[in-house]
Amino acid sequence: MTAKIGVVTVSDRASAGTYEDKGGPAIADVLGEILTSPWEAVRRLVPDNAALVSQTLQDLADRDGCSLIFTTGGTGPSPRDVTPEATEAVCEKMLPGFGELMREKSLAQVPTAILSRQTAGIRGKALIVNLPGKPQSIRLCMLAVFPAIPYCVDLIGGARLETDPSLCPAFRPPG
Ligand SMILES: Nc1ncnc2c1ncn2[C@@H]1O[C@H](COP(=O)(O)OP(=O)(O)OP(=O)(O)O)[C@@H](O)[C@H]1O
Ligand SMILES: Nc1nc2c(c(=O)[nH]1)N[C@H]1C(S)=C(S)[C@@H](COP(=O)(O)O)O[C@H]1N2
Repeated sequence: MTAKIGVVTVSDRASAGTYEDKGGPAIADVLGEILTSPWEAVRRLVPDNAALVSQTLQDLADRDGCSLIFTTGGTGPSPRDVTPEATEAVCEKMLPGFGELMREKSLAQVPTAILSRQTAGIRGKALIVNLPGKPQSIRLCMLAVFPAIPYCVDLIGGARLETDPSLCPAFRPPG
């Protein structure tokens, strides 16, 4: 079964065409590196508007059947940054460990990593994971948390994901 993976860029300026979106393509590139099982990206580009972000996540999970959704952008402290709130609004359960680990790895590179409120949560059979907006943060954050993602998606009844063990070994507890 081909896994559907939502890739959502949340950015006023990228969605207005002020600059080219580099975040969405960066997420797709890392998925291409990590995943060895069949997958297909469902791409969205939206402004920093909480209702629009929530609706986009809801559609990707409920209508498009995505097992996994990554967002990039809108996790900081600025007034327009609302991605974590928009994520929490549509999730049944939050998984704060994802944000904790990504911030820890990012802090080794940049002190402003503590400004990201990135989190993760479950909606139905979809795991939603927030990434910061800086395109250079994406690979580091995805590689940090990906080992736990296939098992999490198994537990919620999503698609089976297989990873390249030399780059990112998926951990599925024995038994
Ligand atoms: N999707 C993106 N594509 C390319 N560059 C980005 C993207 N998102 C952020 N950046 C870069 O990271 C910088 C800092 O990110 P910042 O959080 O201010 O962006 P943002 O949330 O997308 O802002 P805005 O919503 O106003 O466009 C931006 O000035 C831009 O250079
Ligand atoms: N790995 C990594 N994490 C990072 C950064 C970065 O450059 N690299 N930038 C930080 C900064 S400056 C901000 S403001 C927050 C939130 O960014 P966002 O609003 O674009 O999501 O992410 C932080 N996390």
